Amino acid sequence: MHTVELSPKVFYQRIQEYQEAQLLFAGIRLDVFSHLQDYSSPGEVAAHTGYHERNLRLFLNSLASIGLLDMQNGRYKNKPAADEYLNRNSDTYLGDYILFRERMTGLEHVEERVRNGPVAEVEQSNDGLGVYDFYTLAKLTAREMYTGRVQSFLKAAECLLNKNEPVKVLDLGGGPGVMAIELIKNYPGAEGVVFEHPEVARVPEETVKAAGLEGRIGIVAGDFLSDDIGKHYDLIIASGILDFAKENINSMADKLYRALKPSGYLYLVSHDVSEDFLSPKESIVGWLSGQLDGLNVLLCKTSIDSALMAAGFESLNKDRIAGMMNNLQGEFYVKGQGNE
Ligand SMILES: C[S@@+](CC[C@H](N)C(=O)[O-])C[C@H]1O[C@@H](n2cnc3c(N)ncnc32)[C@H](O)[C@@H]1O
Repeated sequence: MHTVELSPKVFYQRIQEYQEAQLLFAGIRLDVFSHLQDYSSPGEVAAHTGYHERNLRLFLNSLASIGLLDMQNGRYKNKPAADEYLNRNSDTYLGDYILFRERMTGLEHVEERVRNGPVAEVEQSNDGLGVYDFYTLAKLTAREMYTGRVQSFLKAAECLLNKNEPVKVLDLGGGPGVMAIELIKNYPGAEGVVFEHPEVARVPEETVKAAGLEGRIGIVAGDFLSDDIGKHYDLIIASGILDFAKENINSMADKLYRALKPSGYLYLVSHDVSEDFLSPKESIVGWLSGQLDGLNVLLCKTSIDSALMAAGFESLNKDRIAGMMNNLQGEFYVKGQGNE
């Protein structure tokens, strides 16, 4: 008989993870988490939702078995993370964002694309907005950004910017513009610009208006690759956007450099992709659908770094934001004096 040295368990584990993800999506769509803030029986939840009690019991039990719910005496309650992010009554509800993100990065076309190649129009235009619904993404990230991204950015910014001085900030491809909004709220003399694609700019217009900051934050609609992005900024936020510069990364880095004041800061959030394009797997898998569609997107971290260095940026001495680096998703660069 064949000697078994490798276990096939790893493949069964993938099936399990896939099915657990299906349960999570079903739980969000059925909105069961909004009914399980306190311990409730399947009968009570069925009375509120109209769902089939027997099958709801089986479903809730499976959610408890995968760690999303707690179960005591046949009654179910959200575990803390489920209560925080999957319960519609929570300020940090992310259910719609999670479902959108799954659709945006979904791989239902992977086999067809591998067999037949990219979509001709996408390959030709290489326009991210032709593939991704950045309008909806911007609407949904207005809330998602408050689940850690903005907080860590603000804490680090505190080490660099003086609250008593005027600060001019640009949130480039800022989506809902939440980073600029929160920074400007915290810095009395600050003002800024959220630059977004014309198809998306309506979103930051709404968020800036809702924050009552129309007098201090302007919205500029345009294409950051070809249009003027303004100048004399003290800080440019470039979060999740430089991958869209792709072959224009060098000219984009120059553009950022020129738009900053001397010693101004660039806050960069990239996908941190390794030179061999194998990690992080979340970025490799997450952008695969768009790439298979024909989009030329995703740059490795070293090519972004070299473009920034060539433009004249210096990586910020980490001591200046001591203690912040562990939680910070992005990193700061400072405009050197060299290339003026
Ligand atoms: C991945 S999202 C990041 C949004 C936001 N900065 C964040 O951190 O969540 C990329 C953003 O860049 C914008 N974008 C992409 N290409 C653009 C271009 N050529 N000109 C202007 N905006 C662009 C998109 O509309 C989208 O909002």
